[in-house]
Amino acid sequence: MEKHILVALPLTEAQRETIRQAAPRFAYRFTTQETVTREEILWADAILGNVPVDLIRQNDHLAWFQSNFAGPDPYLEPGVLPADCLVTNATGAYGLAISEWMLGMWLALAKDLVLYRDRQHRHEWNAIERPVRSIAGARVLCVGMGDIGASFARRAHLLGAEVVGVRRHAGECPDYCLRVVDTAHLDEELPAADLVALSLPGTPQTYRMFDAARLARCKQGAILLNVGRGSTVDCDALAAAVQSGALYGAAIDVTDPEPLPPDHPLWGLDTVLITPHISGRFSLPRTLENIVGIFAHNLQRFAAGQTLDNQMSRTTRYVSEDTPGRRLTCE
Ligand SMILES: NC(=O)C1=CN([C@@H]2O[C@H](COP(=O)(O)OP(=O)(O)OC[C@H]3O[C@@H](n4cnc5c(N)ncnc54)[C@H](O)[C@@H]3O)[C@@H](O)[C@H]2O)C=CC1
Ligand SMILES: O=C(O)C(=O)[C@H](O)COP(=O)(O)O
Repeated sequence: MEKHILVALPLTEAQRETIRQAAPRFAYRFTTQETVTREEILWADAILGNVPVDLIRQNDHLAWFQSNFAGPDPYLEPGVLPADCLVTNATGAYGLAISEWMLGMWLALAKDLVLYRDRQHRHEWNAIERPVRSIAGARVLCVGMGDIGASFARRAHLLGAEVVGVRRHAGECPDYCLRVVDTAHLDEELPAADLVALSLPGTPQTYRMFDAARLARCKQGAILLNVGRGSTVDCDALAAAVQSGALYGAAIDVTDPEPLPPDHPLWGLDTVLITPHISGRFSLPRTLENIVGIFAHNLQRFAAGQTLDNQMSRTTRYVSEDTPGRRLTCE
């Protein structure tokens, strides 16, 4: 039976053709999130792309929503999509882009580049007289070991770091980790970590996982990275921990709330780097290519009546590593 497929992403003609070829019998409309209309959304049986929530909730026959996010949080809220609508996420698409952001931020902080940039602006030729941190030999704690966390863990290991992973359920230990533990062991691992790298989904279990008490368990002078969801870290407590020197600094791409309010103390701290939720953007063309790949793969399965990969549970709000058919990484 012919289905109506709406694609709301800025794709090249070649990418559109990849999608059409995945299910040639279906009818397609290609648009973008900025230009999509209510009529197009109501026409669709399946949608790729995060179209406006207030419009998608008006489509009561939607069979499948493929988000271009790994964390399509607003679409999982009750009443947004029909109860039987399949929801798939884009986990697997972001590892490369975001792990490179993480490496860049880690180096900028560990090597004091961020402080030298400030001195440069003041035309100051002045060395910072204290030992500089090394990546090699550093202990890295990757909290979240899915597509993004594992991608960063592999890169950190290649640079000589010792990597420990934390996952919801411990699972197997890959060869680039010393060990992988579950959340119950997080507090034991924190005091040894020079770098704490968070790539967690926003779920009830991860909400404020890094509050003042947990930040206080971090090693004196540690660096914290957050690329998952802002809700996992208490930003006020993070600012206090950096201000007091308990943590050396932090780099955050996600905050709670977003945008971070203009008067928030984190903005003014020398060793805090803030980017506006851009670490995974399509400005790295591979990210968009990966999303098209995930969608085309699933579209073929949709046409054949098969189970889709990367299917989200509306209760756990992420695709467990243990789910059969989960696409761990596009790298
Ligand atoms: N800053 C950005 O632009 C982006 C942010 N994200 C965010 O990053 C999150 C992670 O993305 P992926 O790595 O693709 O997802 P993923 O599903 O591959 O990995 C999630 C990891 O978090 C772990 N986890 C989940 N709940 C946990 C808990 N309670 N305790 C300990 N570990 C827990 C899982 O075991 C898994 O290892 C997404 O859910 C999304 O919210 C994703 C893409 C872009
Ligand atoms: O995938 C997710 O989850 C994200 O947070 C997005 O990748 C963020 O994407 P942009 O809004 O920066 O395009």
